[in-house]
Amino acid sequence: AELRAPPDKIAIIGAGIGGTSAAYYLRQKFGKDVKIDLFEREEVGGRLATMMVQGQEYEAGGSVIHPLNLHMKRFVKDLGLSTVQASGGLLGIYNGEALVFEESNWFIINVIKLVWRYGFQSLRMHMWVEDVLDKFMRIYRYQSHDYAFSSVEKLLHALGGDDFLGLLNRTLLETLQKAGFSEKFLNEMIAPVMRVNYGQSTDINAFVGAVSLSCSDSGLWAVEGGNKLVCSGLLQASKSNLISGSVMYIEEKTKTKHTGNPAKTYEVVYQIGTETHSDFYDIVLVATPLNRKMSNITFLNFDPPIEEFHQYYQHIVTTLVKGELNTSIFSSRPIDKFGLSTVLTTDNSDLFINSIGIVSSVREKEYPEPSTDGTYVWKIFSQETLTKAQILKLFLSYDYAVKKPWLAYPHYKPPEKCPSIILHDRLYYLSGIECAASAMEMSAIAAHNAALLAYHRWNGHTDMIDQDGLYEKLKTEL
Ligand SMILES: Cc1cc2nc3c(=O)[nH]c(=O)nc-3n(C[C@H](O)[C@H](O)[C@H](O)COP(=O)(O)OP(=O)(O)OC[C@H]3O[C@@H](n4cnc5c(N)ncnc54)[C@H](O)[C@@H]3O)c2cc1C
Ligand SMILES: CC(C)=CCC/C(C)=C/CC/C(C)=C/CSC[C@H](N)C(=O)O
Repeated sequence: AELRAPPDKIAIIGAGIGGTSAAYYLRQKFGKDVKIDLFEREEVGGRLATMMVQGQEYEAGGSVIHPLNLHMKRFVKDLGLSTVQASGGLLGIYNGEALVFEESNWFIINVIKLVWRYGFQSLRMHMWVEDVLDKFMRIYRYQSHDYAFSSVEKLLHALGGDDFLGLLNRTLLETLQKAGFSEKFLNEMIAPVMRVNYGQSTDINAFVGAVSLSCSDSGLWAVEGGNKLVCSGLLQASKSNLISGSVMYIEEKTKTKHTGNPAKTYEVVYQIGTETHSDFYDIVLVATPLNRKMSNITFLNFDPPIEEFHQYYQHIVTTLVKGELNTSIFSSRPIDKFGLSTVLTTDNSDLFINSIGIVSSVREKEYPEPSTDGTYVWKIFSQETLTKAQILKLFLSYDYAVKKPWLAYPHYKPPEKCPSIILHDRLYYLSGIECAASAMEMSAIAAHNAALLAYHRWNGHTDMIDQDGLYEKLKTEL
């Protein structure tokens, strides 16, 4: 197909994994001559960030990556980064009174324990997740053939049809109840996984529920040195220009180009310190959740107007504590026989934590060694900031505690209506994909899709957008 001259300038707002991977894919599609400006008002990495505990860095936000997250895998390979194993140790589930499940070192014992308590529900749950994941993997084939989608709903429909889209409109609870899972299994096995991963209950949509349950698969990994290294690596590899400023508003304007012809462009107005600056762009990608608390970007003079976004994001606090766990809270066993490295909790409003687990620093290849005094670094997720009294309840003693509050991921409340990807002619929104599920890979998928969409729309390749029957069409192609 014929190609138009590439755009002069593209702006991306947000240098998290979404924005930096968008820069990488836009560079691949539009070539070396387009100028790409990447705006970031805080740190490159966004929700991929580390916290320091006594000179060592630990993941504070996005920490684990699934073995089938192929974009993240590819980035790490292309950027020459290394990986570390991100899971290990034994898991227990606490209901506020006792541990209702405790993992053993022996695989066969775990199988017997699970079958004894829940029958074959654990196996059936894995099969359900695998089925969703199998369909989800189709996105990689579509994107490798350069196909793009103009909405999150169309993208999901292309992966698994109406059934798949239906996952967005039902709660995980309804979906699994309908599939015959028992209350006991849902409360003791499924709810704790939703609490540790999304800080929410089984009332979240069934798609994000399946994504969350996929974290129980083996082979989870992370980037050695910190997952945020992927963002700085992509920024560099894309040869984009980082502007450390806060975007305040975007306005559509008509400007005379160097050819003498008037053309519609976007003016991006941003602040660096107390100074206000502005610049004009042919294409703009917004790679940050659009709501007042998180990005506070106004769209001026658009016709039709761009509506305000009201997606409510879940408040979660990550606390890292280096200390000796008070295991007697969870179990009557002597401390040296406790053996668990992660405790998840059931949905019990009396509990002030969602989960607690031992973590490795971003440079440790293996499961952490205890320090000479027997203490570990523990990561705690809670809805609210922990008080000193609460930390003292959890630990017999502690050397150090540090916390980071997040507006972490959407508060899921199906039926989900996902925001548009195309906000205006050449203005694209990536973070709407989080209404389906928030994860690093989801942002990378949205970024690849937005780059392809921007490219095809720029060149008028409508045959590469929202194609029906892609799965059948590409089935036989290598
Ligand atoms: C505690 C926690 C644990 C998580 N665990 C996992 C996990 O284990 N695995 C996983 O896959 N995912 C996990 N996630 C989710 C994952 O981190 C996110 O889905 C992903 O990082 C989102 O990336 P993003 O680039 O889309 O958005 P962000 O990382 O939020 O990037 C947006 C960027 O835009 C910037 N910005 C905002 N407004 C403006 C403005 N006006 N001007 C300029 N810049 C602006 C922000 O500062 C930010 O850096 C977790 C998230 C949290 C919070
Ligand atoms: C997108 C697909 C198919 C899979 C991604 C699975 C995945 C890694 C989801 C992340 C879920 C999430 C938000 C986890 C947060 S907590 C992670 C970890 N347990 C921790 O302790 O930090």
